[in-house]
Amino acid sequence: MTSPARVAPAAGRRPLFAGNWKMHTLPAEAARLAAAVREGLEGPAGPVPAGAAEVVLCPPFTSLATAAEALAGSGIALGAQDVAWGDFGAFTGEVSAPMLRALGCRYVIVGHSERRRLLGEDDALVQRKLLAALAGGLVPILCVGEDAAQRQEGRTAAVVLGQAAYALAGLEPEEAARVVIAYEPVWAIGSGQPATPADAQAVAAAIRRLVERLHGPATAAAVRILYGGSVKPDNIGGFMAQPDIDGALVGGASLDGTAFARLVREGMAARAAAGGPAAGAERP
Ligand SMILES: O=C[C@H](O)COP(=O)(O)O
Repeated sequence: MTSPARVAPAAGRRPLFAGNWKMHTLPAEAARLAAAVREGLEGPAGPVPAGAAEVVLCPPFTSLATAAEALAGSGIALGAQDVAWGDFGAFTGEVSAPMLRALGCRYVIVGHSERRRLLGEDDALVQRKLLAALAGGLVPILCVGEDAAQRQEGRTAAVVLGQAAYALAGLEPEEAARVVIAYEPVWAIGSGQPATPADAQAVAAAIRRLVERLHGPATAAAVRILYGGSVKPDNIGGFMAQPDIDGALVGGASLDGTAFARLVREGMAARAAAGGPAAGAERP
């Protein structure tokens, strides 16, 4: 997986930084954290240099409402961490796309490895959730990634591309172009041991080539691919300098508002240095 993608005009894709708060924050705490991110992006240091960055915060369901209030009027978007495969019905405990939209969500994470591994979500269920998100007007952030054993067995590409192909194959090209794909090696999540930017780039390029095979070059050029797994303010630059990596899905470092805002700034600075959207662009 070392050959470069043929379609990768990074400058045409808006960088995206998503904070996945996982099962953290009570409602009041979520409001404070969202306000801290907002302050970090809009505050004394001035608006995020490249204003072209898209920033998404994904609190737990129970904190969506207070986070939405704290983000009102800002350019920061709200996302959920999961979505049901149907809209309404007898599905105890589930939360659907229309419900999330009503709370102000624009994004939703689908197929996170913690749900695949701990809650038994398989590719078929992930695909149904992806379809429900798209049909409900949400932008899905589709997570794919290999675990440590699969990596050691040399199966990274097979696993990652298999998960992505299952989820994306049946979509129309314009639907596929809306999907954000997050490459998150399971072994890198919460471990403090991120993938190297070069390895992440190789996988991202392979994902983009897969999208090209499935949906054509225009879709491949448009789809945004994130890296996730132990991303911090101090290492985001290496990932954002890669031509096929358009942002990050961040867990631990998104629980500190100041650090997350710094991560966005560092990421955008690296992207600008690498030739992507530069300072002065429109705010979201
Ligand atoms: O969704 C986020 C990922 O699981 C990454 O988490 P992490 O940044 O704590 O490694």
